[in-house]
Amino acid sequence: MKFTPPQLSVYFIAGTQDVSRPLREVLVEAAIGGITMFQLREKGSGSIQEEDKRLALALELKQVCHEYGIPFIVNDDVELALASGADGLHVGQEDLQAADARSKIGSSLILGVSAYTSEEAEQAVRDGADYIGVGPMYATRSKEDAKAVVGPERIEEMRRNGITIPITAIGGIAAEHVKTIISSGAEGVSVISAITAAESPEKAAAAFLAEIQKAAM
Ligand SMILES: Cc1ncsc1CCOP(=O)(O)O
Ligand SMILES: C=C1C=NC(C)=NC1=N
Ligand SMILES: [Mg+2]
Repeated sequence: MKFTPPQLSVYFIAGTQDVSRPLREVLVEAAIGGITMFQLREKGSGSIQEEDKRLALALELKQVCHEYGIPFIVNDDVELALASGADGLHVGQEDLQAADARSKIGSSLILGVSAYTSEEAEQAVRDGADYIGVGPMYATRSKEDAKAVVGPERIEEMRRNGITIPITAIGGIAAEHVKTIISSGAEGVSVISAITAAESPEKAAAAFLAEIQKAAM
């Protein structure tokens, strides 16, 4: 699936560790609500470690994504991305080097890279990233080793430094933050708990999409 920046608008990220019912159910509801991309991030305490179970989960969720016409991205695990036929891979600074990831997945898969500073952003561009994830924007409880909060100011700084690669903001984001984040220069927002912890993931996703559409006007 070809990468286009609008796919970054409402980027839902989750693993089984983030939900208390089948992740497939939550993903279907979020997709109905209007998410534009999904990342399977099966990581941290409570996540599935067995390779065969991870592959079965990835294949199940990829199928849902393709039923709703959205890209299916795998976090960190390049072997799982390739084995499951994912549309893309997202890597952090402490994971596989982005340049190595690009050479392993080839030119047609989407490559996302986490970038905390302008220097890391510039390196990600050189390494062939399609987009970068920047954060944490606000306090988050969904990533055990999150770095210090940088806020939307960090995105403004990257844009001031001439970084033009598509950016998704991440970390502690709620629907009411979208306007500020888009104004800072991001193409969209990445979200875990605002959707996984919502009474209705469908309504939560729809609220994010509505805020994105308002910010674009
Ligand atoms: C994966 C990741 N990277 C930076 S913060 C974060 C977690 C975001 O989760 P939430 O949207 O629940 O704060
Ligand atoms: C850490 C991350 C940062 N950004 C994105 C989009 N995904 C991640 N897993
Ligand atoms: Mg990572």
